[in-house]
Amino acid sequence: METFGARLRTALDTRGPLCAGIDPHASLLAQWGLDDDVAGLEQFSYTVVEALADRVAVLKPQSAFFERFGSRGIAVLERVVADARSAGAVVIMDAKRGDIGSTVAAYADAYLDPASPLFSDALTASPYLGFGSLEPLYALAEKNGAGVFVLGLTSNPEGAQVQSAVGASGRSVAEEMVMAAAERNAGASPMGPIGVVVGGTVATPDFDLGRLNGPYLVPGIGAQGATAADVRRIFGAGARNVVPSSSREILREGPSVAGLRNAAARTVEELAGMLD
Ligand SMILES: O=C(O)c1cc(=O)[nH]c(=O)n1[C@@H]1O[C@H](COP(=O)(O)O)[C@@H](O)[C@H]1O
Repeated sequence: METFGARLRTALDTRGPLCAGIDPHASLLAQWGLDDDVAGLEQFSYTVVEALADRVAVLKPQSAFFERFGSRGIAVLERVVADARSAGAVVIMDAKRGDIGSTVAAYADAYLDPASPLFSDALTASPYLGFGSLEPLYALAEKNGAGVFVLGLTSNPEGAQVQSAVGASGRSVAEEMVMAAAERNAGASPMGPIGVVVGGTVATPDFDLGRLNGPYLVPGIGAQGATAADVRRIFGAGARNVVPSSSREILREGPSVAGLRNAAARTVEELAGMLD
């Protein structure tokens, strides 16, 4: 079985360093001339998959925008995940799940068990009930060649209140998360399955990001103001295993398939130039 780390590495090497988010905001549906209903959601999401799934390394559907429409929205999400994966994209389900371990086991079944209709290559998760509370996600991801991205330093300004708090160890909460993930990834090649989210908008961390041996998901490129230069500022020029992510800035270029493709290609070019 190919590991998540191997699959992601190949996707980044062959398609370039970009994750495109699929965030069907009501305002974007309106901008695309679509109604804010399930038919609009379908049209929007399938167009993004058609435009990008065969060329962008990673697609990241934001579950909330599908949950908004109840079970019919989830049905659209299921098809988005399946179609994107069969076109060769690595799919990160952005649902930021987190709970006590016994409940997290059910989230693991929902997203990281190949028998589930929502099975994805990876899932975003919140470790703020404790890194260890997500253990069932790590275990099932490892078993099934999938991955987990835990929140480290999120792109929103409120995140620092929790994530930059310094504990008894003298380390910030975010550093503890990176260390805990690094421990799980130790020895894996080309990288382990436990990734960390570090927004492109954050102040340069004062701890070593280089020890993770896993992927970093870097949202905030474009609409939230982060640039390719920020990715370089935070991770350094030679950084590998960095997955910069942009949603609205690319999605605004729809509904034209060519517009979406051009926006993604432009973004990849900028990012690849900065990471070389
Ligand atoms: O996990 C994420 O992707 C994420 C983490 C984070 O720290 N900040 C963040 O904006 N995101 C997600 O990235 C998407 C926003 O992308 P933009 O539309 O490019 O700003 C949303 O789906 C957010 O939930």
